[in-house]
Amino acid sequence: VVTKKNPAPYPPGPRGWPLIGNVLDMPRVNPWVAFTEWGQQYGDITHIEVLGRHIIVLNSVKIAMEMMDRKSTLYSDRPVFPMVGELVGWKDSLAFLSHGDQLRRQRRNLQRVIGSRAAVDVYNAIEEVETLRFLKCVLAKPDRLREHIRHTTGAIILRISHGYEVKENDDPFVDLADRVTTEVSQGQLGTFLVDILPFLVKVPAWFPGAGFKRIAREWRGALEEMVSAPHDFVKDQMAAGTAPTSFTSNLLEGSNISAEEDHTVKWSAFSLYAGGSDTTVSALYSFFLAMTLFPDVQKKAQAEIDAVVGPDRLPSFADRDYLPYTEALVKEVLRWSVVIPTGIPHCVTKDDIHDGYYIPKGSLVMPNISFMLNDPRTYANPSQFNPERFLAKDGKEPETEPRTICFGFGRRICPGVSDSHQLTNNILTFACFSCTGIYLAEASIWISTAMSLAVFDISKVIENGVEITPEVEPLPGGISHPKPFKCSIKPRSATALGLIEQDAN
Ligand code: HEM
Repeated sequence: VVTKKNPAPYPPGPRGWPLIGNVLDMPRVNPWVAFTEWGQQYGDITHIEVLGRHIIVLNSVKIAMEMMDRKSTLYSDRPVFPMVGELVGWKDSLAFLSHGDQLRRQRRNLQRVIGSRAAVDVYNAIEEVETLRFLKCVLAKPDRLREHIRHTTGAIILRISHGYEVKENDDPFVDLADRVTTEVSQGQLGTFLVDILPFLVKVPAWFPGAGFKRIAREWRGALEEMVSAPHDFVKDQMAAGTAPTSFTSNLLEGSNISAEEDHTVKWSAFSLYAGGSDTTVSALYSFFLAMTLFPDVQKKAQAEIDAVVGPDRLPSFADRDYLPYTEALVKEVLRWSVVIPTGIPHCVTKDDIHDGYYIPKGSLVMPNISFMLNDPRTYANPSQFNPERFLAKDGKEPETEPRTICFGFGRRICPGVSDSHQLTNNILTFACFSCTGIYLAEASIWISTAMSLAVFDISKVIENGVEITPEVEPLPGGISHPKPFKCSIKPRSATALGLIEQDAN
């Protein structure tokens, strides 16, 4: 038998067993913990093999950029996701698409809507109005913070994607989207055995152990509804001549839209929603957690906002360039509480040799973003919450911009950011982040941060005379959320109360 000899060694990693390889090493929950340990033990590029599939884990930003940004033509495909992609049906949404025409068309659609400052500026007014509504909801029911964050995030994206105005409470689309995005996050690659043993896809649903098929069927129903219902809503409104301008109505305008084009628009709009909602919710909830835990940081940001904005109005996007500490605070939230700890796996389209290691075609590449944002080589005292690290001071340069890391790499970088990241050296691109554009992914985080701090004091709750300190513990899932916590949120003053109670329109 002629065996093809590997042109170079695989990267190091935990030693597998005969026949089954590293099946038992593949972490099923919180994979970043094991990935970080591998990094410490074996180095920045590690390798495991699970039933013939090679998995490469990266624990260094530099290597992730050299591999996934610089060689993006090789490193930008997506693997097959047996559970959520195939069985549930996410394979048509942008984040799961393989190379091809659909991928190009959907990314182009998103780029048109959210990829430039001009495009995003159009949506700033929506974000400001919805965030004021958020302040009112928090004032009325502070103990339901998490729901308000979900509701507001949903309201902003649904207006952009489908021109849909959400209902004040229990909106059906927000609730559905919440369910669908939570489910996909719970189904991250590796959680279900079928991802590790893909032949199980063929097992009949009645077969013992095939419970994942029932779960997949339920999830699929909710997904189909979430993809189609808002799309049909826009089409009905367009037919009646009442559709407000939105991503979907813009793209559907004009006669004779082919069925294929209709499909692309429907799934691009869904991808916008699916990509932007749960992620933003996670970041905003983390912001409130950080403010509960770090009152000194909160006071500093409030002092800055008070000095620049004054007491008579709420901050707006126009103030952003004049609030460097608040900007640094948003960066620190994105670094400290990692939204997508191990990114979304990329798939390699051609054999490669990187840093002397063999990376075979078809390998999955997983950036351990969680470690990269906590790497002591990049960030001083990474466990400390310290926005000042992002401010130049006494001749010290700011530390690495976390947005060069937390939004992923190469051609699959989060389109909520900017495609220019992949075209140039991304350090340079991001140095201009705040001057060249405000992008959707963090515009709503910024405005919520600035407006909330302007009017609220966020602190620990006192129960029966005891101050409750929330635990910092992420819930499991591809998109990581802080474990639900209690905090006290009160208006800072009578003037602040007046600002919250002003008319939202
Ligand atoms: C704090 C907010 C966000 C974070 C941390 C985040 C992070 C990420 C990451 C790490 C990826 C994977 C990139 C890769 O494969 O290398 C990604 C992909 C994606 N994101 Fe975001 N994202 C955020 C907000 C958004 C928003 C607001 C939108 C939509 C407007 C969005 C839409 C998407 C989509 C559609 C993809 C898949 C792209 C593709 O596969 O080509 N995200 N995001």
